[in-house]
Amino acid sequence: TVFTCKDNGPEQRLLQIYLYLGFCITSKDLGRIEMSVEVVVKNSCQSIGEGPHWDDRTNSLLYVDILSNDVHRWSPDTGNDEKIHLDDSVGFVVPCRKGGYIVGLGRSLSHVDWDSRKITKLHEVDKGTKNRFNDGKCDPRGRVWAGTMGYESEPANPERERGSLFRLDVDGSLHACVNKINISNGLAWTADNKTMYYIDSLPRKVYGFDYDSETGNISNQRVVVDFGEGTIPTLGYPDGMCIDTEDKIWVACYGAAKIVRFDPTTGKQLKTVDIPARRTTSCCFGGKNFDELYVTCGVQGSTKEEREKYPMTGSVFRVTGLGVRGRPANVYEG
Ligand SMILES: O=C(O)[C@H](O)[C@@H](O)[C@H](O)[C@H](O)CO
Ligand SMILES: [Zn+2]
Repeated sequence: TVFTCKDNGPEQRLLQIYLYLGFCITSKDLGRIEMSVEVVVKNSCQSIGEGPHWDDRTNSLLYVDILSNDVHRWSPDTGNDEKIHLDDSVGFVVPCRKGGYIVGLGRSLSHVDWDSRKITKLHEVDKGTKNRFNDGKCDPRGRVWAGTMGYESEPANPERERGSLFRLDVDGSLHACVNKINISNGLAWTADNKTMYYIDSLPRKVYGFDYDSETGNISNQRVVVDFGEGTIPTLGYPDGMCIDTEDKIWVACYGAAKIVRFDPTTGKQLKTVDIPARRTTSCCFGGKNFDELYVTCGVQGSTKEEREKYPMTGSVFRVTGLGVRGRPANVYEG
């Protein structure tokens, strides 16, 4: 029996609890409750919507519009989408436990205070290059992992192998961990804190590393998901990603208008969610139960025809009814 609910409202919640208790069904059946994709912030990004982070302390969604130099904060309670405009590209934003945010600002890692807009530069990397920070996220021990990329004349066409993946420790020290990166993108860690997944978009692969949560050291790089050469039209480029409580990864397929759930232990595709925007860039779980998937997308490089076909390009989407959930996102503990 497939249960269809119009929206993600209280009746669906009630139904889910009722079904769970009344019919002892498994979470897999819950996943058969009809999935829905909706726009929550319409056309808010003019360049590259990216880096969604659900801030459960304020019940709001943070995300960036990279080349517009904007950081956004959307509240489902008020519907307001506030933004602050900075003086350089913003690759990612993560909250600090002590207050404020860490941003990848051009080639710097900086702290920003939302209300005063005060910027404190912590580190500058790749000096003398036209690189910029791209995606970044906090690991289970509150370190910031963030990567750079070479100058990009058009999306998915940067100067090759100019980027690196950096780790900002809670003591404030910065460490280069992986180099010769093309487009540093998605990051995720397994529930047992033993594995880190990481995407460099151009080789079109998701890599796995052994991850030592005590030291932050990574080793044993291997390919866990390969988008392959021939499937560019169907899967595009792996971009941002998140991980659910079953340790399956959800990868934004840039250029392919979809988010795909993979089992990183087998490399197999498990589920596809079509998004009405070609350049899906990243995704994160959020909402009060972390069972909503928020999806960002890019506009940069789109043609007039593309924008006519996908008029919601540049919006933020919410997917519900997936039958799985994520874990609260980590914040910087330094
Ligand atoms: O969104 C990003 O990660 C980059 O900033 C884009 O410009 C990429 O080129 C594109 O998304 C393909 O990965
Ligand atoms: Zn990205």
